[in-house]
Amino acid sequence: MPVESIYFLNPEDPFGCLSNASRHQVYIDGMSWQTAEHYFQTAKFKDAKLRYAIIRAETPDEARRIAHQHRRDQRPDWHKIKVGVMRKALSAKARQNADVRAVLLITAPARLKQHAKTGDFWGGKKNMLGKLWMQERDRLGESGEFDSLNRPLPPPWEKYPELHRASIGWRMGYGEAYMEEWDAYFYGLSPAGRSRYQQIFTPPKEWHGFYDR
Ligand SMILES: Nc1c(N[C@@H]2O[C@H](COP(=O)(O)O)[C@@H](O)[C@H]2O)[nH]c(=O)[nH]c1=O
Repeated sequence: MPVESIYFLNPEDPFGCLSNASRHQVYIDGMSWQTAEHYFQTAKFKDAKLRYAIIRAETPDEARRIAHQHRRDQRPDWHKIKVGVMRKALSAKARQNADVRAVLLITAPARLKQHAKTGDFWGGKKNMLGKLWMQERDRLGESGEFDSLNRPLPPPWEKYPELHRASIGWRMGYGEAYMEEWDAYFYGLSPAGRSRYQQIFTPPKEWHGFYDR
């Protein structure tokens, strides 16, 4: 089964909560930040006044704009520390916001990609933001539902393609045993997990309607 890719960029898109500009507060280094973007852009500078202006920026785009305007005053080691800063931002965001965490976990096992219009570092070829999110997803999902979705039990048509849907084999022998195991797995997932599973494993024509039985 090819692994699909999920793209994110704008906060209002599906999976938009993976964007740093989404309206989720993060609490890091003893204070609350309006968005992950506010935290990330502020971390570029040591100057207190400039940091304050970015912290107070009305929108994440405004925070980014101010930071870009002062690019020349960035701390000299910024490029060495920026990945660590971003990792900290994403981790706090997912751990402190249940909705973000739920969305992140149900993306498994898809590859996450930032659909950047500009720049090849956070998005594009390097896709560092997507990679950091996948690492965070792995850390959060070491147990529980993520694991079930990361190593999903294949649907019956993938497990035993030799048995057609109406086959008696599903009512006796190995087909029956597998169907029971599969039911227990599938109905043990949360509603969000089940809908994710159905997206990953769309039934072939012969098995159309299988999930609605
Ligand atoms: N490339 C890209 C975005 N990249 C975002 O900009 C932030 C870091 O970039 P920088 O300020 O250059 O260090 C970070 O949150 C990254 O996800 N955002 C967008 O709206 N559109 C784009 O095309």
